[in-house]
Amino acid sequence: MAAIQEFTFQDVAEHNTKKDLFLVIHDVVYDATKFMDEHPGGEEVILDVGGQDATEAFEDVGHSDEARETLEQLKVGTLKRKAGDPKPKAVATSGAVDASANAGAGVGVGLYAVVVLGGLLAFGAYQYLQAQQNATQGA
Ligand code: HEM
Repeated sequence: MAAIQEFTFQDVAEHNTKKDLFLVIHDVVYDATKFMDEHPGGEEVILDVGGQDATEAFEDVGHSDEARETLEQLKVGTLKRKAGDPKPKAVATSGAVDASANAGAGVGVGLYAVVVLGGLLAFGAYQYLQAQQNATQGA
């Protein structure tokens, strides 16, 4: 196995054939050429994501810890993102996986905005109802 090195998306994309296949999962680059034949899920699905970011496909299946250990052995390097490259693939929330590494700040901020807005709305509605009640009671 080659020493751990950095690959750009372009580098990885060049390895997309059955004889030479890299894929990216969680920004780590794996050489799946030899493993393809042994893959319990079939070689077709690996070929499909050859040279690409396979994070979503891999996590959607809910691969076992054993599968993750296999992955570790196929590691050849890490992904070096450049401006204009595709964004890291978000992991579907349905998967029983550790999504913390991938939880984008955008999602967090959006969520906070919704919570804060919801709170403000509820507070406003409460104030309004109180005022209405006071008015009808002539207080
Ligand atoms: C190099 C990366 C991959 C490794 C090391 C790997 C490893 C494995 C292993 C060990 C299993 C057996 C079940 C388990 O232990 O979870 C499995 C099953 C499976 N894999 Fe992967 N896998 C890889 C990539 C993918 C990708 C990209 C897909 C795309 C959809 C995929 C789809 C599946 C499916 C559908 C099964 C279930 C097969 C069945 O139960 O009949 N795998 N994989």
